[in-house]
Amino acid sequence: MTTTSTDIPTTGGTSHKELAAWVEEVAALTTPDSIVWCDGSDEEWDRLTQKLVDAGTFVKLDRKPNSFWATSDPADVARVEDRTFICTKDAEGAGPTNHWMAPDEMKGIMSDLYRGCMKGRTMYVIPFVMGHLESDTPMYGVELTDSEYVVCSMRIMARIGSKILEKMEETDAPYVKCLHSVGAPLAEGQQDVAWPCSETKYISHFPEERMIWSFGSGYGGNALLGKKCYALRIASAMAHDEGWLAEHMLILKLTSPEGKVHFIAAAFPSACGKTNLAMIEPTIPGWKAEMVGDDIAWMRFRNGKLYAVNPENGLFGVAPGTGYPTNQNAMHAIEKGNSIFTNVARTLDGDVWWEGMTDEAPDELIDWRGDTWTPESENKAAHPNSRFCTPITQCPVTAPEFDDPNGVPISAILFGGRRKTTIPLVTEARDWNHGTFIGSTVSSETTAAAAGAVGVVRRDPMAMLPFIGYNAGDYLQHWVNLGREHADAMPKVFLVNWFRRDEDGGFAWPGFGENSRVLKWVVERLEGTGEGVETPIGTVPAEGALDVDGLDMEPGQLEQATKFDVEEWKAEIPLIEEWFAQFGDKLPQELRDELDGLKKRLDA
Ligand SMILES: Nc1nc2c(ncn2[C@@H]2O[C@H](COP(=O)(O)OP(=O)(O)OP(=O)(O)O)[C@@H](O)[C@H]2O)c(=O)[nH]1
Ligand SMILES: O=C([O-])CC(=O)C(=O)O
Ligand SMILES: [Mn+2]
Repeated sequence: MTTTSTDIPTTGGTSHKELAAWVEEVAALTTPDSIVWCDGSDEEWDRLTQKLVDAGTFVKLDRKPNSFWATSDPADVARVEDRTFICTKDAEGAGPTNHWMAPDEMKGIMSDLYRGCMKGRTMYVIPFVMGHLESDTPMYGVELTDSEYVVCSMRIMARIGSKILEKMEETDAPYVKCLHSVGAPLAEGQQDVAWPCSETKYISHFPEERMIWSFGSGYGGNALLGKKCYALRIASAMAHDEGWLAEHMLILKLTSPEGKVHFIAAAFPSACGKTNLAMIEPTIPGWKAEMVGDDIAWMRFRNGKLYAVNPENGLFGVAPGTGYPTNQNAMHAIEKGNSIFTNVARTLDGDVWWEGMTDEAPDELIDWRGDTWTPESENKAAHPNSRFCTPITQCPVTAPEFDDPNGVPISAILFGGRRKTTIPLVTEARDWNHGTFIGSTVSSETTAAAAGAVGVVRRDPMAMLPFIGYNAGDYLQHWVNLGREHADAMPKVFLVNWFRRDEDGGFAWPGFGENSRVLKWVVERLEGTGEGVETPIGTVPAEGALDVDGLDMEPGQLEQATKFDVEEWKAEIPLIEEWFAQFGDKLPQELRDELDGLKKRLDA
């Protein structure tokens, strides 16, 4: 144990001078009782998980090895988009889709909040890298946090610890500064609560400085700053400056019965099926699917192709709806343990349960609020945004390429959302600009992944609406420009919708493993063998081109899932126009032209 010039007892330290100075500066402001530099070791995990058990934050699960159950404050259960800010010098930098505040003003407000906010707590220094340490461009970050829950979760979600710090020290490497506090200082002798947080929340990004300040929440994307804050909001701004893409996409490896391999990326909004598709168990014979990533793709050009890496090291998956029939691979991953479960229900014998895990609920549970729950209870046992946090390498279908620092060449991009109507099962874009148009107009019914109303249709460009760290008009232009500069490298683009409803309100398409039938058609289109018909919105599978062998569907269901309806699409046009209007001069001319083209084709 050493002490810094701030006289705070400290375990560990660094020769990286700029980092040492930043840590001291934050400690002087937040006044923690002690500072711990995280080494990422098993010993550290054991010590911190035990501390969380002692504090009542974690309950150790008897039925899952090395795994823990946590329930959050009921007011801290999801990303808080209305408290999320992009702090660029001028408002135009944040654009029409983000909340903006001037950097100095935000720093003033938050410095006041941070002053003394870690009193009674330990400040942890977490050196981490997003993507691989052996990458040509290692993408470092350091998170300072006063939450042991965050340290343990970051250890699963990212590559953290001494090895990272040593590599950073070699070159005094630049890194993204990630400051996090739950915002709940403890007075002398004050008893802590199981889930400390604050009513006041700010999730602030300073893209020009590559910096993140988060205050008041301990949950998910609000607090595990490597994920949405860095790997999407800050990285998207970096990618814009440097000519690459940071996207909200899963990465899937598909092997056909002939042994041909294709890598596919897919962008769906939060809680719209990325993790499930990434772990798909194909129902059609001979096809193999493996996961490279389930949430985020960083894509760079090399050798004339677009290569994608998954910057993460863990899964932060939506629990409800995950079960052996729908996603056995996720179930096998969590069986291996080493996981944190948040806001799911706990069984009396020390296991976890959530809606959709089994057809029949156990007779008695402890629900996510900590209350006794029975099948007669009116409330859900698990919160709709409850999550499992699990090492990605535990998933039986993680592809060996997950470990390739340079990633995998992408040959198709899928966009999708949750739409009861209008959007057919699968449509192929005409070309890159049309694909960008399709991405820019993705629409989806809102989910429990973010605080606020659920089930409201909103536009969610490239499934990035809450994650674009700069002006969304510039972001769309970036997509168009890359297509122009790297025309031959660009993947084919498709639009999918697993969520269309039938007349009875049920899902028209069975989804999950059956989505492999759509993937098969996509691959056939890549290889030039799949048959399609042109429609005003793009190419859809020709009659009989979608493999539905052995698929047990009610009469009319397939037609309902796949149909293109001119009238439904005409009704979309004013919504797209309204959506585009906010971008003003920033709307790329190419997308204006695409909209005009679509209108003409619909009217023809
Ligand atoms: N009907 C239907 N539901 C699906 C399908 N795929 C996923 N779901 C359900 O949609 C919900 C969210 O799925 P996930 O795969 O966790 O979504 P995600 O995009 O990874 O969500 P985030 O991790 O929040 O970004 C779960 O309840 C799934 O069971 C599908 O093909 N059909
Ligand atoms: O960031 C989170 O809290 C969880 C997540 O993956 C999402 O909302 O897309
Ligand atoms: Mn997911």
